[in-house]
Amino acid sequence: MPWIQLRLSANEDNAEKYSDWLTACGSQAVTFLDAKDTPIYEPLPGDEVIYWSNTVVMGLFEASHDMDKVIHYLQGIHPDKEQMQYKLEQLEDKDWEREWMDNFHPMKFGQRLWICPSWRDVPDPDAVNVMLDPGLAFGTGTHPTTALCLTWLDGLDLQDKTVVDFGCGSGILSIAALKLGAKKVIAIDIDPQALQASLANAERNNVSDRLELYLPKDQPKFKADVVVANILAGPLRELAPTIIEFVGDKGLLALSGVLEEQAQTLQEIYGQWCDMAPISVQEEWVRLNGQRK
Ligand SMILES: C[S@@+](CC[C@H](N)C(=O)[O-])C[C@H]1O[C@@H](n2cnc3c(N)ncnc32)[C@H](O)[C@@H]1O
Repeated sequence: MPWIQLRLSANEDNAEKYSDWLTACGSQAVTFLDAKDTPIYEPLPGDEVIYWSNTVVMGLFEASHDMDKVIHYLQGIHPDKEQMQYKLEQLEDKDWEREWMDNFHPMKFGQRLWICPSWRDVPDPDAVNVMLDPGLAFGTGTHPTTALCLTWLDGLDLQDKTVVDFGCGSGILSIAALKLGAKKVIAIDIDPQALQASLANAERNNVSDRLELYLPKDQPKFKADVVVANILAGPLRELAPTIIEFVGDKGLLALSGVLEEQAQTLQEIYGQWCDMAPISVQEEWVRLNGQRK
């Protein structure tokens, strides 16, 4: 499948923020090209030459993504619209495939949980280890929105609980829940590649017999003890009645993918059905938690 890569000129101070913007615009993966490593952008054959004085943040989008809308949005929030240096280019899978692999290392979340790239050794064999290869799907644990959910799951007693993972991506949260003791997880994603990656990761972790995967159009009616949804604020708002239908009586809910300034509105929406707890913050991102009334 062809992809579109957007390169955005940044510096050490704003690169993380630009990365979050690209994620918020629907980028499937964001990587950095450090000016210290590559001081001048290497043009592709036939490209006009653009010299990057600093870090470049690169977002990967599906070829069908509306890039005019993305550029318009970025220019709207960029501190100096005229100075925003960017470049769009079409890529084939092979051009970026596995580019991030070298930078993905085992990471610990909470007290017990490790996310380990499937091609590396586990640092602690006695811990709860999720062996992961996200492929093209979102979810390695490196993003704060995922990290907030992993830490939350680690802090729960999931023994024999049922879980719904809405927007499962690589399956990282589903598999973490299963390895932490959940008896069954229902995972839903609009992206068929995410469902494929989730299944492959579940098999890699020997938990596929307890994982059910669905596209939204096929999702079953189900009441879970725990529901986690790491999608962006827009879908969380629009899909609130759907997501809440999955939360059983006194069930627990975590919503992630939300920027701090978006939290209040979502607290009010989900507060109709849940007792909402104070938000948890990591960088600019927050996790909302509630318990079904
Ligand atoms: C930010 S990623 C989260 C992936 C993973 N759960 C994690 O925590 O890292 C959001 C995922 O939600 C999916 N998604 C977006 N909108 C959706 C919708 N309306 N219904 C179901 N899944 C959706 C995307 O395809 C993507 O895989």
